[in-house]
Amino acid sequence: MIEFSDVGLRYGNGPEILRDLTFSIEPGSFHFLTGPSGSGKTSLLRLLLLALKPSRGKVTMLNEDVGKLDRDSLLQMRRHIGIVFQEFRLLDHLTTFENVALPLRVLGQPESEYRPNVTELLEWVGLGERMHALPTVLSGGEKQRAAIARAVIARPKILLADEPTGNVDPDLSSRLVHLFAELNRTLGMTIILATHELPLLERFSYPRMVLNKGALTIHD
Ligand SMILES: Nc1ncnc2c1ncn2[C@@H]1O[C@H](COP(=O)(O)OP(=O)(O)OP(=O)(O)O)[C@@H](O)[C@H]1O
Repeated sequence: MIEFSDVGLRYGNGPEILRDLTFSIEPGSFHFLTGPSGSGKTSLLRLLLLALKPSRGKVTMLNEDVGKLDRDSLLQMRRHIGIVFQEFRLLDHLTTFENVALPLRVLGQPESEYRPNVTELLEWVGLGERMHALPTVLSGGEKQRAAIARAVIARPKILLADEPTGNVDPDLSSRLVHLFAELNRTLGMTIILATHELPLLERFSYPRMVLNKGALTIHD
């Protein structure tokens, strides 16, 4: 599903901050991505999101060498990848329903078609009664559940999450990870979730991709 071969990344003329990354990720797997601050977790997620190009090496996603894709094909590929950020990134002037529906509107789906799906997903993440609220009145945990719903409404094959529990209470963190686990288990979504929260890493027995000074090791 995802293959990195001797991938390196540097910003501009700076030093390589990711070095010799060689790994593969199987479809339907769940990995934590962890490592000290500044070790390159966000940069690796940006490579996986196709928001950055590697400085060297080869990235294969969904059987395509992404270095060889033209702009349109990259945009097509990007549609198979969902992302959840630490700071939610919801649009405050849209309701929770409208935020979650946005990816489908962008794809040109009419509201009559997406309304039942968006409603069902919002109920599934526990926001059935909050769907007409603006994000500004939601709690941190509710905002993140809305952001997760928005990331998965168009059924991406790969779901990335960058410290998704960083802005919620610790006791809500594991509930959010359970939500990711359910998406992985029930829909077979391939998930890579970056976190440095030790209690989460200990509580869930998923394999860990560990970055240290730009080098990656995977612990199953
Ligand atoms: N746009 C950029 N331009 C130049 N250097 C950058 C850029 N983004 C990140 N870096 C550098 O790359 C290195 C890795 O940063 P990155 O944000 O990927 O690490 P991280 O593991 O996600 O850190 P944290 O846990 O603190 O968020 C750091 O030294 C950072 O300063």
